[in-house]
Parts: sequence; structure tokens; C-alpha cells
Amino acid sequence: MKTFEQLFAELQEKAASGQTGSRTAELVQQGVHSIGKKVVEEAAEVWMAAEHEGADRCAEEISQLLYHLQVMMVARGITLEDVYAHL
Ligand SMILES: N=c1c2ncn([C@@H]3O[C@H](COP(=O)(O)OP(=O)(O)OP(=O)(O)O)[C@@H](O)[C@H]3O)c2ncn1[C@@H]1O[C@H](COP(=O)(O)O)[C@@H](O)[C@H]1O
Repeated sequence: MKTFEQLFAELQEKAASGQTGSRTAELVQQGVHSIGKKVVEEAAEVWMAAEHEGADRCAEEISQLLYHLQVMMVARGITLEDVYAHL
């Protein structure tokens, strides 16, 4: 188990390293267009899970959406503080 902040720090490191086998590094190299498509796909999966699945499946889809949002932040150089400033 990890927190939102811990995952973000890990993703920043993965993207910077360009590590082979890292999904994060691969997505960041593909760019915001590809990441954006994953964000939309995962958002739709959250919606469907919320309407038709149990809480556990819904939580899993939410985790995947949060992951892809963080990848988008890393790709755009947006920090947690940049986002928190708007909460
Ligand atoms: N939390 C996640 C995470 N959530 C979702 N995903 C990715 O998102 C995919 C889920 O999307 P889909 O269901 O659409 O899967 P898919 O159809 O295989 O995806 P596509 O290849 O078709 O795009 C998973 O297969 C993972 O590739 C994640 N990939 C990585 N992490 C965490 O990110 C960290 C860094 O991971 P790496 O960059 O891979 O080292 C680690 O702590 C990982 O646990």
C-alpha cells in the first residue's frame, strides 16, 4: 500500500530514469496525447464500475485513473502543490 504522495514521487523517479519495463517511463515517452487517451479510458471505466460493479472493483478502477492522472502531471511538469493550490 502507498499514499498518493508516495506514488507521485515514485513516478517522477521512473520518468526521469527512463527505466526499461517501466509503464510510467513508456507513457511519458509517448507523450500527453497517449496519456490523455488513457485518462479518458480509465475515467469511463470508473463510471461503469460505479454503476455496475462492487466497491472493490470500483476502487481498483479509481486507483488506475489516479495513476494515469499522476502520469499526466509528471509528463506536463505539474507538481502536487500546483494541483493542491486549486483544491
Ligand atoms: N499504480 C500503477 C498503475 N495503475 C495502472 N497501471 C497501468 O495501467 C494499466 C491498466 O490499464 P488497462 O486496464 O487499460 O490495461 P491495458 O489494457 O493492459 O493497458 P494498455 O496497454 O492497453 O494501455 C495496467 O496494466 C498498468 O500498465 C499502473 N502502472 C503502474 N502503477 C504503479 O506505478 C509505479 C511505477 O510503475 P512502473 O512505471 O511500471 O515501474 C508502481 O508502484 C506501480 O505499482
